[in-house]
Amino acid sequence: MTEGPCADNGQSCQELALPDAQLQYWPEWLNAKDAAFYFQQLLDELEWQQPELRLYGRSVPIPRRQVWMGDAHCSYRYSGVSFEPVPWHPLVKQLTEKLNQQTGHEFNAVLLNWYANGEDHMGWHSDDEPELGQSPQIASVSLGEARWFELRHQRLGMQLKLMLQHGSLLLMAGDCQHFWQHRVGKMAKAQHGRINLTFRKMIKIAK
Ligand SMILES: O=C(O)CCC(=O)C(=O)O
Ligand SMILES: [Fe+2]
Repeated sequence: MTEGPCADNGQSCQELALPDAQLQYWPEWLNAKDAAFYFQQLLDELEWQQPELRLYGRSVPIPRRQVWMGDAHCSYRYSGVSFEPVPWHPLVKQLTEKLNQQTGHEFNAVLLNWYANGEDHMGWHSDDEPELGQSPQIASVSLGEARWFELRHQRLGMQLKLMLQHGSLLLMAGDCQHFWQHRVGKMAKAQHGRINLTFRKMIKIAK
C-alpha cells in the first residue's frame, strides 16, 4: 500500500496496488463531526426498507436495511427483484456533488445500507449488473461504526480486508467488479450502527 496524493484535494489517500483492480482509500474523507451529522440525519430521515430476496427458492429478508436513491431513470435489478429509486435527499445530493467534483465521475444513483449492529451484514458479491457498464466505478462512503470490508480474487484466491472508518471513502475501479468479490461479514463486537453509501453510475440499456 502506498500513501500519497492520489487526488488533488490535499487529503491523505492510500493507493492499494492489487492485481486486476484499482482501489483508493481516503480514511478521513469527511471529518468526524460532519460524518456524525450525516449519519444521524440519514438514519432519522430516510425510509429504510428491508426487502425480501429469493434465495434458493425461498423469500428471505435482507440482513440489513436499505434505500435505493437516484435519478428517476435509475431502476436497478438484483437477485430477481427490481428497485425504483426514491428521489434525492438533499444531504445525499450534497455528498454526490462533492464526490463528482473530486473524482470527475458522474455518479447518478446510490445504494444506502444501514447495518444496525454486528449481526447485520452483506454476503459475497460483485457489483457487476449490466446497468453499471463495462468497468463500474463504485464510491463507498462509510459513516458510524467501523466494519471490516473483505475482498477476494475469484481466480487467484487472494484475500484482503480493510477496516472502513467513520467518514472514509473507498473508490473501487478498473476490473475490480470482474475479478473480485467483496462482503461485510458479521462482527460480534460491533454494537453500534453503520451506514454505507455506494455511489454508482447507471447507464441506460435498451430492454
Ligand atoms: O457496506 C459496505 O461497505 C458494502 C456495500 C456494498 O458492497 C454494496 O452496496 O454493494
Ligand atoms: Fe457491493
